[in-house]
Amino acid sequence: MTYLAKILDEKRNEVAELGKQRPQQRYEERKNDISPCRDFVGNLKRTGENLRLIAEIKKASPSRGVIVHDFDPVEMARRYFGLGASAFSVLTDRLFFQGSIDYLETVKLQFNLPVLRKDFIIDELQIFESRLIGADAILLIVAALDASQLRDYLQLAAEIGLAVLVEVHDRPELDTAAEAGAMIIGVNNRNLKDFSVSLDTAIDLRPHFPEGVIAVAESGLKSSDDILRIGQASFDAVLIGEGLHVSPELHAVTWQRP
Ligand SMILES: O=C(O)c1ccccc1NCC(=O)[C@H](O)[C@H](O)COP(=O)(O)O
Repeated sequence: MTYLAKILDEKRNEVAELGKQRPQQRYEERKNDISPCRDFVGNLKRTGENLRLIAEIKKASPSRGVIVHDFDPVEMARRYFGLGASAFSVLTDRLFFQGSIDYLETVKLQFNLPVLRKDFIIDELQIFESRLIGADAILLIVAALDASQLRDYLQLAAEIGLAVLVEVHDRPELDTAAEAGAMIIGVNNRNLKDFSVSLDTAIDLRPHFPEGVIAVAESGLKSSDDILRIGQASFDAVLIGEGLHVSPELHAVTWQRP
């Protein structure tokens, strides 16, 4: 069983619990009072030499265990805001990443940047919940969904105002994302079977992106040379978690600010 399959198994239990909280009904009752989402798409489009930064608020991960022992999401977000981030990615999965919905809500309140909910979405109930907790964008992982779910969830997200980062690992997944009409596609450089990381995954796929789609490189970026390679490959943005915490080199990179 792959690690992704293990996570998705647990998500099915969580979705069963979530159903009892009736997120769709709560959304319908409150939809006229909820603020519009911040512009995730607009903040990611690269218009100059420098890349856009999606800074991930990440405490722990399956591949690394606990990364940040004195974790304070607001302090972390403050540092990344100061570096010039264009958006935050906040992990909300509790079991595998020690994330929390509370972290997302707090970061959204304290900083005027769009926030991506980083979780494993396998059901529309999680999409309604994402809108209710203040996410401006969600992640949809092609490897976790079938093609019709991907299309339906993209449509639902658009209907309720959420942007979507569609994550792929290889050429067939990229084609699935493109056919489903994804506007933002992220290549995850981390192989979710053995956790190995290679920037070549993103660089090799970039020429196959459809015209006009916002291109994001995710995972494993640790040095200024990594950023240079991704920038030269014409990505719009990078999504970085661990590297921002452990690598001072990344603090000297100039990002395109929103
Ligand atoms: O990070 C992991 O170990 C991981 C394991 C299994 C599924 C997903 C995983 N990561 C999710 C992510 O997408 C990363 O947190 C994100 O791309 C940032 O990665 P990094 O910059 O390498 O911390």
